[in-house]
Formats: sequence, structure tokens, C-alpha cells
Amino acid sequence: MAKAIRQMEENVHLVDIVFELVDARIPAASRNPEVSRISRDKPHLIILTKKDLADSQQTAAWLNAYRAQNIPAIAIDSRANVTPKQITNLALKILGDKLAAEKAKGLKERPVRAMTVGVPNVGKSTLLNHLVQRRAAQVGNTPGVTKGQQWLRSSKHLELLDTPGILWPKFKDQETAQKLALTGAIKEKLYAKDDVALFALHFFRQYHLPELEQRYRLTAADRELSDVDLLLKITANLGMRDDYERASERVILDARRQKLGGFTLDRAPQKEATDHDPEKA
Ligand SMILES: Nc1nc2c(ncn2[C@@H]2O[C@H](COP(=O)(O)OP(=O)(O)OP(=O)(O)O)[C@@H](O)[C@H]2O)c(=O)[nH]1
Repeated sequence: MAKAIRQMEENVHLVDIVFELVDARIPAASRNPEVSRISRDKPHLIILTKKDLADSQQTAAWLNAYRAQNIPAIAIDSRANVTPKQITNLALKILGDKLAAEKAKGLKERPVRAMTVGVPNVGKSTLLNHLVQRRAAQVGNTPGVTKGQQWLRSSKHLELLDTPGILWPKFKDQETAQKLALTGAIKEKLYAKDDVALFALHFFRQYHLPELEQRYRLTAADRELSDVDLLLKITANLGMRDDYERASERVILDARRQKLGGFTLDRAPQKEATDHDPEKA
């Protein structure tokens, strides 16, 4: 991780814009404070990835919140709906003044250079492969597949610097770590599955109770149980006797595979909480 951060620090001056990929299910927890620190002088485009796995109402609310703060942002399903033109045009729009100034000085037209950053497994390689329209970056369903940095050419308008996923050395708090673990940004051996499953159950009880009850054949009476007792009940209902570790793993995988519905762990800021709401102006 230290090497990845150093590489980013060394190269940030080479780019015009930072494409900051954040997981649409955890738009707050997957924003890396190190990335903000290193690239604070550069324009940013926030790209919410995996929107197909998130709660669509929450994603819309997050996009509204970014808009209200004049932060350029877009939500994508990297596997389906990304067109290189869409992202390129956004980058060109964000950098419009800078490019116009260069043109006015008589400088030759050149591609925009973008650095893509994000936590492990957020979908950087998948997006990059779309943007360059070939399999240039390695994709894998485990965190840490991308190892080094590489420049990729999307078109004559856009060049991209791929970077390995960066997690930060100390998580802000335990909850951030649970969110990153549940969505797959942290290597499996680094977290306790039962802790993450309990965190998931607590969340799904609050926001997706019908899906949870249906998936694990729970009844209204089970609503009174503590989270720990609920996990034990689910373990029994899954026919796993008292193997709550295995049941925990199942809950985590079910959540990731959308068996409990699209979900967003970080709730979007409430509309009234945003100071510069253009709709009110
Ligand atoms: N459902 C869904 N899956 C996605 C999306 N984007 C990427 N994935 C999947 O997420 C997993 C990780 O994607 P990668 O592109 O390898 O992620 P990465 O950020 O390059 O990962 P590192 O190499 O760890 O930095 C893969 O299984 C992808 O197929 C998306 O928008 N929706």
C-alpha cells in the first residue's frame, strides 16, 4: 500500500484530472482520505461504480448531493452501460477552461490525462477495459488484482493512468472497515466473518427486512431477537446446525450477490442538509 501511495504522489502532477472510483454501495466509506490528500489540487470526477448492486434511490440521492456541492459525479454499472464517449465528454467539460486557455495560447490539441484511483475491487480495471475497448487491465473478483501502474490510451482525447487499489493503513473506525469488508474491498483473511455478518444483519433488518425474512425464512416473532440470536436462527434455518461461521459467510455472499436486494450502506446526505441546493436557488 505504501508503494502504491508513493507512486500516486510521484505521478499526480502528470495528470489533468483524477477519476475517483467509489463503490455506489459505500460512497463515503470507499473514499480514501489518502487519495483526497494527494490529489486535492486536481479536478475530480467521482465515478460511483456497481450501481447495479446499490439501492437506486440512494444512488440518485447521492448524485443530487454531489450536484448540490458542485462535485462532478456519475453512477455506472461498469459491466454494462459505460461508453468511453460519456466519460471522455465529462472530463472534457470539467477541464473546459483549462483546455480553452491552452488553445488560446496556441498550444497543440492534446489528450486529457486522467488518473484512476479507488479502493481495491471497486471496478477500476473493468472500467478501464471499457474505456480502452480491450482487455488491458486484469479483472478479478478479489481485492488486489492490479499490481502496478500503467498508461492506457482510450482515444485521441483521453489517456488513463491505472493504479493499484489503495486502502488506508488505519481505518477511520470499525464501521468503515465492516462496510469495506462486506462489499469486498478487504481480503477475506483480514476480517472476522461473523462480525461482518452481524453488521450486515443489523443493516438489512433496518432497511431491507422483507428481503431478509424471505431469504432466510424468518417470521415476525424473530424480529424480537438480538442480532447474535438472529444469526443463530439463520444458521439453523439454513440447516447448518451450529456452524455460524459458515452461515456468516453465506450471509456475506448473499448480500454481495444481491440476494437481499440492491443496498447502500452509506445513506445519502439528506436534502435539507446540503447548503447549496440549486433547486432552492
Ligand atoms: N455488478 C458489478 N460488478 C462489477 C462492476 N464493476 C466491476 N465489477 C466486478 O467487480 C470485481 C472487481 O473488478 P476489478 O475491475 O478487477 O476491480 P479493481 O478495482 O481493478 O480491483 P483491484 O485490482 O483490486 O484494484 C470483478 O468481479 C468485476 O467483474 C459493476 O459496475 N457492477
